[in-house]
Amino acid sequence: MSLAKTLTIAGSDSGGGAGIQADLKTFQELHTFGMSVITALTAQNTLGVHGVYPQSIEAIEAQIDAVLSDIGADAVKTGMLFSAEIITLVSNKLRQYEVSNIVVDPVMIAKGGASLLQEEAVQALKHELLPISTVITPNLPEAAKLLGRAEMKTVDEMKQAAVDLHKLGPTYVVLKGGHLTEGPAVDLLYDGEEFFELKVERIDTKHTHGTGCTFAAAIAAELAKSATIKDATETAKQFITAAISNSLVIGRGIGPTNHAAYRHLGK
Ligand SMILES: Nc1ncnc2c1ncn2[C@@H]1O[C@H](COP(=O)(O)OP(=O)(O)O)[C@@H](O)[C@H]1O
Ligand SMILES: Cc1ncc(COP(=O)(O)O)c(N)n1
Repeated sequence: MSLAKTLTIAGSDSGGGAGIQADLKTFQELHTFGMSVITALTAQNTLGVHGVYPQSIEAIEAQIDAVLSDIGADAVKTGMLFSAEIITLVSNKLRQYEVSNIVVDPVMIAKGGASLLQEEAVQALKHELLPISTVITPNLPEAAKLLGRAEMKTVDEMKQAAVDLHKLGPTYVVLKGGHLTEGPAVDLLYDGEEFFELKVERIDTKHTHGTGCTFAAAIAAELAKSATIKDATETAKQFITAAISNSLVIGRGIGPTNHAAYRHLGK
């Protein structure tokens, strides 16, 4: 039997709700073979990020070479990349191994406010990684930072931002609207010509730790299985909605989502 192969290049969340751990759980639930390259360790729980320990360039390079020179990947998802140096390495390696489905979640700040990307690394993200990505999945604060403008507040402003993000080079933009302050949770898929809205009623919960990681990992898993971008984002939206609807009351802060919930929909 063979499974589609998925690789996450991201930070480790010791609390298990975001980062590498969220990605691997999602890859598994969506019936792919998940692999990981750890860029940084975080000492993290539902109350916040208590420490960030980036890995050496040598350690990251060795992990990427080990996985891609032997096993290969049908899709790669990137999450917390932390520094410009790591972004340059990852971009060069993705080019070297001619990875075809690259999902870039431009992680910048954890929900509790801790910085997961150094300020000076934003330019490297923009100029080195976004141009080679298949799909980018910024949330509203990340989109505002990438475009150097104020955060968008309406779906119309999101559409304009998606057009401008597309000019930075990705084949597709998925702009996540989880941070909109009112109305449904709307994400926009833009393919350079048309917009597609992914819309669900906003779920009333504070337990959304790892939603962005999980959503992007689900898109990567579906692309690895050869889904179209439209089908991949629709499945990912169903996956994250089920995970948030059944989110876990674990710890004393912002709890994680439930990666096993989608399975109970009979999928
Ligand atoms: N309260 C909510 N109800 C329903 N969907 C949500 C809610 N919060 C976030 N989402 C969805 O979860 C995914 C991640 O979004 P978002 O929270 O914007 O990203 P991030 O975790 O990167 O900040 C998106 O599909 C978004 O629409
Ligand atoms: C290691 C790591 N990577 C990413 C996030 C962002 O989490 P979210 O998906 O909630 O924005 C995080 N908190 N920790």
